[in-house]
Amino acid sequence: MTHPAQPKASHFINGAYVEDTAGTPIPVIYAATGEQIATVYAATPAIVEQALSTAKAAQKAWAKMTGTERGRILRRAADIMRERNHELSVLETYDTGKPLQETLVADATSGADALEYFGGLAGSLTGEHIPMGEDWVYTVREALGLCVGIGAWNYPTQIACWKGAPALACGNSMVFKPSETTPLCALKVAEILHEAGLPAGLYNVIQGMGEVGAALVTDPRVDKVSLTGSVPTGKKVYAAAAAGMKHVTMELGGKSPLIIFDDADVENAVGGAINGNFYSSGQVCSNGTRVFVQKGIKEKFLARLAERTGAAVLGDPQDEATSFGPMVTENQMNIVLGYIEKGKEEGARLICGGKRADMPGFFVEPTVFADVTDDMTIAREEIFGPVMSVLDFDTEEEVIARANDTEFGLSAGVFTNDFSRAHRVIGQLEAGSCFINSYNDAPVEAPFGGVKASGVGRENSKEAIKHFSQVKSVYVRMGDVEAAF
Ligand SMILES: NC(=O)C1=CN([C@@H]2O[C@H](COP(=O)(O)OP(=O)(O)OC[C@H]3O[C@@H](n4cnc5c(N)ncnc54)[C@H](O)[C@@H]3O)[C@@H](O)[C@H]2O)C=CC1
Repeated sequence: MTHPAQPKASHFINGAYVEDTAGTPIPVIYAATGEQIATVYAATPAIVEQALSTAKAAQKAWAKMTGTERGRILRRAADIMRERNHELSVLETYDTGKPLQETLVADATSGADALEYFGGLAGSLTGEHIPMGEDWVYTVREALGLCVGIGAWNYPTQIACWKGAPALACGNSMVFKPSETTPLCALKVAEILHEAGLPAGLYNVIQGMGEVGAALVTDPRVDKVSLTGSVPTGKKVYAAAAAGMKHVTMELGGKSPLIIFDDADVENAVGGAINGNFYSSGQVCSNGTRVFVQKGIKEKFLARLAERTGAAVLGDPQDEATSFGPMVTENQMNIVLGYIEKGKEEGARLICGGKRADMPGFFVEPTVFADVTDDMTIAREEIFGPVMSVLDFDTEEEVIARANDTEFGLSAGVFTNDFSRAHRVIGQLEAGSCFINSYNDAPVEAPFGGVKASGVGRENSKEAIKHFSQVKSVYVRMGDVEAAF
């Protein structure tokens, strides 16, 4: 019997599902059981061509509609997503293995927030009037044209919407390629957008591995590329986009610091460290995986952290009582287990977890290492799994220097009850998305993105509008033209 997660076809192009079984088959494996639940096929060159040519053809008429008309369609899509939240959350759980307890509140709902927010902004995208004496300049905020979105596997619905919503609000079209690991959810986003009235061709979804992504990025018809992925992929995609002088947004990896001072509220600091390391089984780019704890509070912090981590409920992700799911794939599980072994070998002190869970599926226990030093592999490399490194520190000056000693710069957090210190420290941390007495909040109203190797550009908020549009300026002369001859 066909599994309910099996989509009607692999691709969604020009307002309809499209299949081409000549492409490489991509199995969809449910991470909680290891069973294959669906198959899609990578886009063939003919599918890539259909996706690009229909998106290119549809864009001009879309950009000519008023922002209010475009926004109405996006807001209708947001309403449909909210009505279908349960069904979409179940699918997100099949796609990623993340527990339903999380997907019910963080995926389709976050996607709907983006559609609603950018739908609301679409009618307000105006230019400026710049007086020049008798003359004047006016500016027009114009669409970029055809945009490509490429997604990672940890938030397939959210990424499809965080890229699609601002692109469409600004009058662009989009071809979106989800990660080959989680190909299911973006198809639903496309289906819902079209049900809400989006004209055909404006949001196409095609499947495939890196080669399909590369074919999209290098196509001369494409004006902008927005990637969520790892730093090595980001470097390749950024270089390919630069060769065609295309706009980019790069949302890449991190190894973010979370700094806990002696005067912090211990329960809140432990809560922040849990949210910043174990949500989505640690598969979150902004995670605060280097937890710097001031020496005075260290043992108290570790004791409560171990107790509360012991309360994680591992189990069937479709059961709402489960609070901790598996790694997305067997491969990702093995990568994470490899890092845990490195941590043990290099002398970190294991506080809890530290192995594969004794159950079916790709579960790794939530793991905490203490006495981690800056040079250890687990403190330097992005693990993308539930492995928290706790490092000790003495002074504010010391911890700021150590927190910044990384190629990454996505996020950073500070827990302290001294608010002048909180702002002083955050002001010196090299990171794009920061938190004071909190961790990992990502509302659509706030800009999200990194500095240094963690990325270029920002998603969400009014900032995203700047990255999906460009400004035309028009000088208007009222008098005669003076010329030298
Ligand atoms: N900053 C952010 O917003 C986020 C960043 N990430 C990062 O994503 C990574 C995990 O996701 P993965 O899917 O493993 O990343 P990945 O870098 O392996 O793949 C990302 C996407 O790029 C595509 N791709 C690969 N090579 C390509 C090429 N040459 N040209 C065009 N496209 C290509 C893949 O098919 C996939 O769709 C982590 O490093 C994580 O930190 C994940 C979520 C959010």
